[in-house]
Amino acid sequence: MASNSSSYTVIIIGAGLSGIIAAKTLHEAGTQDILILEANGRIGGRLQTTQFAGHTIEMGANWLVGGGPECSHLYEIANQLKLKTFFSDFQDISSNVYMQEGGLYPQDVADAAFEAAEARDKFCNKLSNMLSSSSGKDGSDDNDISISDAQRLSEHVPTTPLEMVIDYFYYDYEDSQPPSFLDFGEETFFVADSRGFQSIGYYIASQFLSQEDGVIKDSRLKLNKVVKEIQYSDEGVKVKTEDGSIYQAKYAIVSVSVGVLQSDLIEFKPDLPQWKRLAVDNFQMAVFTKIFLKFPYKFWPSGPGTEFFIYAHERRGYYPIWQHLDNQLSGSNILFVTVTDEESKRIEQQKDEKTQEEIMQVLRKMFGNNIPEPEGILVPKWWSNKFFKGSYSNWPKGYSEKRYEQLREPIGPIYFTGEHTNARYLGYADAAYFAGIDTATDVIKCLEENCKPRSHMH
Ligand SMILES: Cc1cc2nc3c(=O)[nH]c(=O)nc-3n(C[C@H](O)[C@H](O)[C@H](O)COP(=O)(O)OP(=O)(O)OC[C@H]3O[C@@H](n4cnc5c(N)ncnc54)[C@H](O)[C@@H]3O)c2cc1C
Repeated sequence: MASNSSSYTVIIIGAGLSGIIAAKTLHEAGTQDILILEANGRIGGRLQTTQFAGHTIEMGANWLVGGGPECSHLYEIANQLKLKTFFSDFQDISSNVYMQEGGLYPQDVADAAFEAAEARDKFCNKLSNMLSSSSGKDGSDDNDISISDAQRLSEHVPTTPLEMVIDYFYYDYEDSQPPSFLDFGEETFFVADSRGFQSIGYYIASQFLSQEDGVIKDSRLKLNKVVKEIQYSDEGVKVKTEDGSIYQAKYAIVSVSVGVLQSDLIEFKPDLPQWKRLAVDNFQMAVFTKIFLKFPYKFWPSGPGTEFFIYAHERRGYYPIWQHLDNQLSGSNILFVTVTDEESKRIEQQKDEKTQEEIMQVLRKMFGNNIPEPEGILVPKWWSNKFFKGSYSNWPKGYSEKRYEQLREPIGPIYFTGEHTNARYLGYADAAYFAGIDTATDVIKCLEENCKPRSHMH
């Protein structure tokens, strides 16, 4: 490919955590001739801090994982930056489970339901471990089993509103974590700091991109550049953006979410091979939505053991998990409720006023008819946003190890990174962090060995 002024060694598409850390890794290894193209007007991607009702809140990633034998790098950075974090204590949650028509479940009833859920969870994990250890190494997926299948085998399928919401709390909300995650610990720390979770991304970026008055100003980072086409051959890549610019490089690192890869936002020329398309299309993008509400005054229980509360409804996942921010943002009178997947999608498609109405009906059931109307509502729309198409990836049932390798596999000069490419911490910001380093390391190795871009056909 002919070289011109817009020719680089590596173009990184996306300036989320994985793209930023990939660029930093390349820079520090001596490959400084790089270009980062980011569709949004800011870096950080799914680390997104915003102002709501005069307070700083997180639309995206909120929790850091810690307390284990190893310290996560992100947690370490947060400590270095002295970001304010708050231990999320779910210990007393069984005291705060509300019935569909109002009133709390008696403590012994809720405790018994939590104990049954714990036993079910143990059974399902045991079954899943047994099946995976007996599965062949050929990538066959015959022995994979979903949580709900395992529950059917355990003959304890959650059916009552109470059982369903606790089940939801275990799986949909907490997200079943792979056991390997335990090296960072099982404790979660909620970031509530005026600089926000996204300051971790800015901190990493500021270590290699130049700044003016604390603002990143480096010609190698271009914001508001929506990549629409990537042409590739053994010679390199030609990247086109929606504003008509064309950039060339030896390699591209694509860090967009698997949800974006599933959409037609970026056209690959030639088309990605069929095996790659299958690997991308069959992976899953989950949706996790925190809906924030600001009230003129507080009407929910406050004090130790009240931070998290649960609403049980016959419709599984209907405004189920609640958190007040009295500890983090004292006096803010902000509550948020978490919904996921199908409910998130439904809510994203309706007007926020309608969502507010539904939420107020739920809150009136829990706290009575005399509660005030909210002064503000914020409904993040991760699924409809064409630059994200969801919140984080999930390994679907039946998706084999072999297919996962194909998801990460480079195509010629195009390398793929992002949280979805790191199985160990899949979905978490930690996954994006390690994925960025790993992918850049692969590219560096290739540059050093002057290797021909790979273009396997599987
Ligand atoms: C609501 C929510 C809650 C979460 N909670 C947690 C949590 O508590 N703890 C945790 O560890 N993780 C959490 N996560 C996950 C975590 O935020 C992600 O795993 C991580 O930030 C992903 O980083 P990434 O670099 O892989 O992708 P991204 O952040 O998506 O970066 C990709 C970048 O590519 C850009 N882009 C997309 N299309 C184009 C294009 N065509 N051209 C140019 N640029 C493009 C995007 O704008 C984006 O900036 C949460 C995520 C969400 C959304």
